[in-house]
Amino acid sequence: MALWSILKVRVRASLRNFQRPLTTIASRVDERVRVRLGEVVGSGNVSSSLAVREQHGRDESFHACKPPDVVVWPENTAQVRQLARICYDHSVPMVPYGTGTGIEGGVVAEEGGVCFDLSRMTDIVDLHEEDLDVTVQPGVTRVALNTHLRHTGLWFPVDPGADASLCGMAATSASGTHTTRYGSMRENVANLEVVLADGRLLHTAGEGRHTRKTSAGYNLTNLFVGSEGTLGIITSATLRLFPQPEAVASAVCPMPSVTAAGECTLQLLRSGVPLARIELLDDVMMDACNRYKGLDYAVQPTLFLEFHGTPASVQEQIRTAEEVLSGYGAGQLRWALAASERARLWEARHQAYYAARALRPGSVGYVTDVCVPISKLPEVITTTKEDLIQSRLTGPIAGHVGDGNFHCILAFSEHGEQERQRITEFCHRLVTRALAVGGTCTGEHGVGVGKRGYLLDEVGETGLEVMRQLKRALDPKGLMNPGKVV
Ligand SMILES: Cc1cc2c(cc1C)N(C[C@H](O)[C@H](O)[C@H](O)COP(=O)(O)OP(=O)(O)OC[C@H]1O[C@@H](n3cnc4c(N)ncnc43)[C@H](O)[C@@H]1O)c1[nH]c(=O)[nH]c(=O)c1N2
Ligand SMILES: CC(C)C(=O)C(=O)O
Ligand SMILES: [Mn+2]
Repeated sequence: MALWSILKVRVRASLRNFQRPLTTIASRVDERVRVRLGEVVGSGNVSSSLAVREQHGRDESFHACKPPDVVVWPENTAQVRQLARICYDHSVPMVPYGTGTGIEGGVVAEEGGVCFDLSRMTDIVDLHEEDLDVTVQPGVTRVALNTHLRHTGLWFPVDPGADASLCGMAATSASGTHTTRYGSMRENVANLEVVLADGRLLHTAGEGRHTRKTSAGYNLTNLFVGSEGTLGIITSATLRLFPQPEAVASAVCPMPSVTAAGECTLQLLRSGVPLARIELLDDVMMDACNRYKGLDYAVQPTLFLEFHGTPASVQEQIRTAEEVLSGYGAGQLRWALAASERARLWEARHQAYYAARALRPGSVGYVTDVCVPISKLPEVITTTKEDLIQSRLTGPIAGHVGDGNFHCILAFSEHGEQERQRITEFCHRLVTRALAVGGTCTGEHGVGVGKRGYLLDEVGETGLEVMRQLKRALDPKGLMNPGKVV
């Protein structure tokens, strides 16, 4: 059987395995429900216009748009609770929406229903500077929070390329270029306020609690981190903050090959240098970024590095890093020390997705997201690069290599069926390769609709069944973002 057919059979089988919860979902939001929703939020905060629904039925990925029946913009938690209760009573699906920058089709309304656009809940509720934490509503984005914090000497380091909502980032368990040093959303969320499917309000670590650690019972916070809107609607998140580093130095370092870059990364991590950032862009991605941003970096596999600390400790980190880099054939480091230069450098890295797509104007992007144990990174990234060449695919690579996580960004035309098939087969081989060495199909983008077929292989039958039991316990009618994750 051709790989394509095997894939289709596997995905179908995995979907069949999903046991529908107790009640059948209502396929449409009828007029009665629409009126009740409008009574809660007011007529300016509800829309059934096709343009608005289409805008909310897709994210930044290639996954096909499926619009919700209605979009609502609640302005506070009490409204979210009332809206959820109406949906629950009428068995209508609910899809939470942050900023729509997701990459795995998480906001696609698979079964229609009501999209909860949370962008009008923009309060930074509680800033505890002395405790290094803050509580934000779901419309607050990472850039908005850091702008607010600028004069406090604190910052929040998790930085996906997009200016995503912080609660959306919690919902997808997002990470970014600082994760090697500061952790991902998993490590940096201390508490969540969640509206459950039936309108009940849950504080995952207890109301008003914001400790650095807790042993009090099951870790409900981390159950909701990465739940992708399938267990409830996050209406606030309490996040850990960090002191802004006194000294910062960034550098761009050309490497002879992706293999050398991967091996060098491992050695840098083992050397104990507390790298704040270490990212790899391969030659194709460097070329794409140069073109997209008008830059003139060498078209070679390149490590982007950053060091944080006191001026003296940064100097020491740089000395050790330079010794390690020279052992792997690194070229001349190009330093960015001024804040504006550093911002330009990291902006280019954060825009890699759009730079890759710009190689083929009018294309859509298929992004892979495997993450492997760091010792396996050089081998997996090398084999993947060879596979891309053999498959005649252009798939620039951008990797959060300090975490063993990398992306191939495959820009393709929505009309090229054969190319799409080659891409699907390539992605399948890549995930299989990652799983075989103890890795995961998704390091940070989530399962959404794109990775559902791999969850069984990754977590096993018991793992998947326990996830489904949890889902049924919290969402017995199967109304929360149906068709995603499990
Ligand atoms: C250019 C670029 C670059 C990157 C990325 C995107 C783009 C366009 N991303 C992906 C994306 O930014 C990331 O997944 C965000 O966490 C998504 O946040 P949104 O607010 O946009 O969620 P969005 O609205 O897209 O929703 C995503 C999922 O979360 C759910 N959700 C959203 N808000 C919720 C809430 N309040 N309560 C419950 N569920 C909610 C949705 O239902 C959906 O399932 C990424 N990611 C990453 O981890 N690392 C990276 O490096 C990058 N880089
Ligand atoms: C490819 C995008 C989505 C990303 O995650 C990144 O640039 O790290
Ligand atoms: Mn990424």
